[in-house]
Amino acid sequence: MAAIFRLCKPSPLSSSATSTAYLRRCLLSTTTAVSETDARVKSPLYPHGSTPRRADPEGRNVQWVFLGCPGVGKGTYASRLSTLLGVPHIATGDLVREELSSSGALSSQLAEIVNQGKLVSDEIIIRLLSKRLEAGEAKGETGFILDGFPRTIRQAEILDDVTDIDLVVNLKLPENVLLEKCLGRRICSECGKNFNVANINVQGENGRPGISMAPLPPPPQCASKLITRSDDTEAVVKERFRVYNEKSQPLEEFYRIQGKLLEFDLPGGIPESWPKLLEALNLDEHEEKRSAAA
Ligand SMILES: Nc1ncnc2c1ncn2[C@@H]1O[C@H](COP(=O)(O)OP(=O)(O)O)[C@@H](O)[C@H]1O
Repeated sequence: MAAIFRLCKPSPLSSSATSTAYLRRCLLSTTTAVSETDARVKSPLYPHGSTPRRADPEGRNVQWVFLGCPGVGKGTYASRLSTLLGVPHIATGDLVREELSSSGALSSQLAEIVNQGKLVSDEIIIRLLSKRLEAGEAKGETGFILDGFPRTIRQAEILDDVTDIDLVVNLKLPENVLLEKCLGRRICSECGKNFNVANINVQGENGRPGISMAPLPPPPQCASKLITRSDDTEAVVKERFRVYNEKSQPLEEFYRIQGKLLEFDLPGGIPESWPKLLEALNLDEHEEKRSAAA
């Protein structure tokens, strides 16, 4: 695990700026090149080098990616780690939902795609991500934890073309648990925090331990403002699993070959999983020091 820690370079107190504006320009220029150049679209292994890579500042903050099926808890753990490491948690699903709730021209186009459980086009998602990176740059953000991006090999290649990803955390849970979690998910329409009404108790199979997860109830101020995501219906969740297995699961092998993949089987809910995840990331001492200093 120490090797992973060295790989991740977590330096939350680093002040050196990661140029996300530069990353934004590279992302945009790469995606334009991909959509305009047929040969590159057809060949997933188009040559690197046509887009200038972002210079990697000394001691920059972490650049991590979270992979995992819908409902696995990418948002929960990415958000906790972002607080711990002092980097922004950027979830492309949140960017899509923000756009959906606006009256922008994209909104109705996106609603149709999302409510069918399909993926938004690479061009649109990169445009949204680039805008978010630029806004972060203006606020002085450095590093990132990406949640929900990349979701296709093409997105991963575009990202690899423009910057270095240090670590990819692949969160895993059995599919029957994931379904219960998605159907139990509730969101506060005011603060945007996620809660869950499901009380999960799944027996272990084939020698694997069972999984129990207590509900995650909202605090009183959110209780009357809970909404369910329009894509968290059983039919749409199952379609999202199918799309994940087809388009996103190949990313595991993509990053495994690069030696960046950390597989993590969640043992249960947050109380059991969080300390174990910190241990797997070699960040347990980091959190102890931080808690002691608080
Ligand atoms: N990187 C991406 N590429 C394409 N579509 C995306 C991407 N990220 C999010 N989306 C769209 O936003 C929806 C919601 O994303 P997210 O909140 O990450 O959901 P999930 O719970 O399925 O992981 C997805 O079903 C998809 O339509």
